[in-house]
Amino acid sequence: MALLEVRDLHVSMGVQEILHGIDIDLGEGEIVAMLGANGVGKTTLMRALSGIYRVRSGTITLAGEDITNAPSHTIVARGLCQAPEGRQIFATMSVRENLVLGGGPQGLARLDEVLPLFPILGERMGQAAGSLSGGEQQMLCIARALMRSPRVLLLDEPSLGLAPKLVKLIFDLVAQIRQQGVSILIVEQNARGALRVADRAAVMEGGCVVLAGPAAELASDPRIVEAYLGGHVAG
Ligand SMILES: Nc1ncnc2c1ncn2[C@@H]1O[C@H](COP(=O)(O)OP(=O)(O)OP(=O)(O)O)[C@@H](O)[C@H]1O
Repeated sequence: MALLEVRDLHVSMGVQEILHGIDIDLGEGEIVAMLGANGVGKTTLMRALSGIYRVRSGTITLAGEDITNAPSHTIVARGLCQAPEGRQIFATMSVRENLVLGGGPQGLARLDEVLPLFPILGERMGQAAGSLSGGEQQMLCIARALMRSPRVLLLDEPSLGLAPKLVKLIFDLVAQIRQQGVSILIVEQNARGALRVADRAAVMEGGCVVLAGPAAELASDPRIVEAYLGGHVAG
């Protein structure tokens, strides 16, 4: 059994169904990427997994426990944490306050374990989070999610709006986080970056998974190369 199993997930907003039966398996220590253009339902999927959006039917199982439609705080306590799209950091609070808040009951105790991955944040602990650069804010968002020692980390478009150098840094960081034993489900429009670090990937279109397989295979699949990699096979 995979660490995170999603089966036939349907999510609706009012009368409109947004996700039409999504299946995902995320194994222990794996990185799985969900790729897709704007509006295909990537953020809706992340929010449903985190208990923010209600699941109409289907199941989400984490380490053998059914977490479908559980309250978000319960899902976090079970070990699934999200770095949301748009970062959602507390702009007027300091970097330290953002991290300690993210740590919940573990508070300060986790700082020494999380900060070595983010040396730049260590230098900016007293600075208002809103005054960080875009890349630093994204790091803070990811670091805050790690403060709860998740088994599964959900990353919603972590590379969005960042310069190429920072995009590489963020994907390198994703690989490092996995090395620490965290399993990662990442949704991305940046297929090249995501396929570089992922073990397996799936392509979403119109609320469905239309293609799935090992990341290396998808990176050389002509349909992916044409639609998502600008006509060049990922290097
Ligand atoms: N709260 C909501 N109420 C109504 N419709 C919604 C809501 N949230 C999402 N949707 C709709 O669901 C569809 C999928 O949106 P979603 O944000 O999940 O896509 P996405 O793949 O994450 O796109 P992007 O990359 O632009 O963030 C869109 O048509 C969107 O308008």
